[in-house]
Amino acid sequence: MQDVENTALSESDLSRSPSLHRDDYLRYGRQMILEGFGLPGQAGLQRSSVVVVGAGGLGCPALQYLAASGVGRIGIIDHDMVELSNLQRQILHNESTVGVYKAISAAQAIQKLNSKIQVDIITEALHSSNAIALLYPYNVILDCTDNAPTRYLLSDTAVSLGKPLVSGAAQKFEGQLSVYNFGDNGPCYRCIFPRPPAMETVGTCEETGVLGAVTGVIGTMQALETIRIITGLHDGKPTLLLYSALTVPFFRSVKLRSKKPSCIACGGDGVKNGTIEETDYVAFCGGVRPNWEQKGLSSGSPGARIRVQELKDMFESNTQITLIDVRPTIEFGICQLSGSKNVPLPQLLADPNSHISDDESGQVVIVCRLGNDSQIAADTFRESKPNIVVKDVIGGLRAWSREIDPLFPIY
Ligand SMILES: Nc1ncnc2c1ncn2[C@@H]1O[C@H](COP(=O)(O)OP(=O)(O)OP(=O)(O)O)[C@@H](O)[C@H]1O
Ligand SMILES: [Zn+2]
Repeated sequence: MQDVENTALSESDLSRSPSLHRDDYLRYGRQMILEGFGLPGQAGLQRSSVVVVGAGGLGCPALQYLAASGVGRIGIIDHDMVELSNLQRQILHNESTVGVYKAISAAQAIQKLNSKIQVDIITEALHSSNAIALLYPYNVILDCTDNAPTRYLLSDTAVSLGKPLVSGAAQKFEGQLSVYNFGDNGPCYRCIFPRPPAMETVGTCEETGVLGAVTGVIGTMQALETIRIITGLHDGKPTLLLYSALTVPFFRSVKLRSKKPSCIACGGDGVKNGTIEETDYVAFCGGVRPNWEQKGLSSGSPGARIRVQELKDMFESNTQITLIDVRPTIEFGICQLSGSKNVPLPQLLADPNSHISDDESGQVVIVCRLGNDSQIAADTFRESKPNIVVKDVIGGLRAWSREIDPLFPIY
């Protein structure tokens, strides 16, 4: 990665005499003729640098519009690789880049769209010890990630570096958008959300689902806010935009208050680089480990959990089991293991006793999609029926499909 001066865009940057190539007038002419944009706007974009953290559902559309609009330098940070289940919304990736780092796949796509711009590829996860160094070279930071620890880390780093943070989120049919640490006394993410959300109220797209076009709407708006900031078209009024694809009017916006003097990040003396490095953002967020920290970890009490191979062995040896699938009914209808019965988790938690009898002669095995809800269900059963052997399946049906039956149609 190239090391450049830390430059927040200033008035003089925008008014410096522009040096566009002849072709650029043709290429960007449709936006250059806009009132308030003009040649200075285009030259400002060309001189600016932007970093997109997360090249997933939000990052892809954001990157696409930033590259097309002529932002001179774009950094892409993502440690993850493209999977088939990403293609429904992560529109810069394609079938031939499954298995490739998302940062590389996205960079290839945007360089095809605009070969004139500089693209920096960073295939490592952003964490507290590298955030300052990785984000330092850029004028604007885009949060296109999907987990609370990274959101707080990005906000603190943006405050520490004095850069605007364009933050997006999308889940199910809904999305949110806000610009933090910008404008006259604009708040940071911590000013608005001083405490992380309760663990049980958050989930990734993998857990809750998301309509691809919803991430398209929010990611595109993140690009738009970034372009407004760079070109001086942003009024700097702190706002939280709420989008719901199923409710008219689709957009609502809430005026945000200014920076909080008591905020531990942007109030008082503010956050220090050293503080960021020492902070355990995952612990602060109640241990909601992002996917990249979960990989390879095993959880649950020893012996209480079984691997998919053990479940297969049970099937083959005709061991007597009661197999309970705790996914929502709509998901059970998509696919299920033969012989399993569906008891959605909320129903089970509401009344665990009515779903297994006291004289259950065999073992009870709980399964879900990824192996998280099944742990909760198994613990609940153990409490209510301590005499019955209850196990749950590590990695759930996803692991069954990956390790035992590749034809099992997991989503
Ligand atoms: N700390 C981080 N550093 C770099 N990239 C991150 C970090 N946290 C999250 N991301 C990336 O942000 C992106 C979020 O996008 P999105 O939720 O659409 O993708 P996903 O995690 O692949 O989806 P799914 O939840 O369906 O598996 C992911 O590509 C993820 O790797
Ligand atoms: Zn703050």
